[in-house]
Amino acid sequence: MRSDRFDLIAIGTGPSASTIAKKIAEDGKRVAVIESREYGGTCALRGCNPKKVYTNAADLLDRVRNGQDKFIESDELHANGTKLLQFKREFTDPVLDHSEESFQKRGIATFHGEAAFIDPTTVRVGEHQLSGDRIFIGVGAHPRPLGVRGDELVIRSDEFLDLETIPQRIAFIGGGYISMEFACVAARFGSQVTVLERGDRVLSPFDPDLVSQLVDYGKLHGIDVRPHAEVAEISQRDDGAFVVHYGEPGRSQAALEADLVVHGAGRVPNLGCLNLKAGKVAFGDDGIKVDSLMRSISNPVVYAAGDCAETGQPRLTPVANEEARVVVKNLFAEIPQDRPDYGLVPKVAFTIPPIASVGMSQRHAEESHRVVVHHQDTSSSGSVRKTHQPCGGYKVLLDKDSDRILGAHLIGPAADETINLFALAMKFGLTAKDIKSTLFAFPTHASDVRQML
Ligand SMILES: Cc1cc2nc3c(=O)[nH]c(=O)nc-3n(C[C@H](O)[C@H](O)[C@H](O)COP(=O)(O)OP(=O)(O)OC[C@H]3O[C@@H](n4cnc5c(N)ncnc54)[C@H](O)[C@@H]3O)c2cc1C
Ligand SMILES: NC(=O)c1ccc[n+]([C@@H]2O[C@H](COP(=O)([O-])OP(=O)(O)OC[C@H]3O[C@@H](n4cnc5c(N)ncnc54)[C@H](O)[C@@H]3O)[C@@H](O)[C@H]2O)c1
Repeated sequence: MRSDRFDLIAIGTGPSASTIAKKIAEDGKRVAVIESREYGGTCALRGCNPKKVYTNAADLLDRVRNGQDKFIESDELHANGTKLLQFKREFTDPVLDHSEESFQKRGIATFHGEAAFIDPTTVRVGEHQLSGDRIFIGVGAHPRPLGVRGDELVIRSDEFLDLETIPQRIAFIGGGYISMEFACVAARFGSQVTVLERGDRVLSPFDPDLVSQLVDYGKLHGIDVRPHAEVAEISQRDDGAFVVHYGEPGRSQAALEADLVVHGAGRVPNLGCLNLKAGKVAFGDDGIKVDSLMRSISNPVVYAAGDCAETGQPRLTPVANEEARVVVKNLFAEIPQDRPDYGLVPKVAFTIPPIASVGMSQRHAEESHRVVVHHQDTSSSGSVRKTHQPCGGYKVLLDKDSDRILGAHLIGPAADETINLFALAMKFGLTAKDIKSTLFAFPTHASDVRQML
């Protein structure tokens, strides 16, 4: 066993750990990084960025197909999954090739393997025993075990993003971000898609009326969404087809045949191998227990952030980045005092079309404020139809007393971009009148915001 000592040991190389390791090394500290898989983390290699290559491609197919009715005169339009996979690798291969080097260039020592605590200031990785004045845990999350028979037959999002061809019949377990984004992709590649959601609706973080529009638009493209469908078992027949048994718990079960079954049933923190008890690091099912400074509540040498920390925030990259900013400030401060400023975290599901949300839901707003609701289905409006994607809508919630925005919910072309204007306006307390008095370039989706208020 070889031993070494560092000012900081960072576990993981996702957005949280890599920012922290690099910034702390820039301050002249001795830093080590440990990664159990490829260097680069989920967002860059298996999450946000490669996923967006797929959803952009599906968006393009959707618009071109809709344009075929109008002005595009080619009858033959084939999407090639193998070529799309190659295109995705144009974005992930450079991360695989250069990520570790980017740490080493900054003088950071890099290690491969699963880190596990030996005691409160020491971790082991392979044959190395590393002690740290500080230890940062940014190990992310993995798909929640389904706990049903046949769990091992289900592929995870990592494997979906590595498929050479997209099979004909696909069942998605769960109706959250991953299933709904991938369902939209698979359907535009010609698959028949079924989404099995145990709750009463899919995409629960988003406005129910706008989600209904998305589900209706998806239905036209071969996406069958089944609520009250908890998956109870997956089996495989001799001919290779899978059978998914589902239904409301305690009621009779239905069965669905599929060529592929994909996990989209939520993710849980990657804490299994860390031996946190030996490190005196308190944790629960939702992650490592941290205080408002992002420091372990039980071991003051340890900090955690991102998907593996229990903060009550959505598990998203901007959240991990904000927490990393705070950890950088606090790690070696004489009196750590920085706290994350999450503000209002905008959320986007990159479905076709995208759906987005920031601030309060209608129900939440109406419980606490006098609310003016501006709600419209804009699918037949000019600015939506011109994009060849006739599905759009908004619901904006205004406080009757202050004229400020309490919540904004959008679906349609560019909803993923436009939501950021609302986030900015809400963060700085702009009133509907302020926004309406601003000139926006026309015709743009941003200029539609004035009509939403
Ligand atoms: C398919 C998919 C799509 C997504 N799309 C979006 C999106 O569009 N927008 C968005 O904001 N968020 C998205 N997310 C979520 C986003 O990827 C995460 O919130 C973000 O990556 C969290 O960063 P992190 O630093 O906490 O951990 P991660 O990026 O998960 O990195 C953790 C790293 O730690 C490593 N590790 C784990 N255990 C150990 C160990 N014991 N020892 C050493 N290393 C270890 C892992 O291999 C991994 O590389 C998506 C996630 C998925 C799965
Ligand atoms: N665009 C984005 O920002 C984006 C995209 C992908 C992933 N993510 C992140 O990754 C996380 C994980 O994504 P996800 O889609 O796996 O989870 P999710 O939490 O978004 O959705 C999981 C869904 O699965 C359902 N479910 C759970 N068990 C089930 C079962 N046995 N049968 C049927 N339904 C079941 C749940 O009711 C829920 O609706 C997200 O919460 C988010 O933090 C974000």
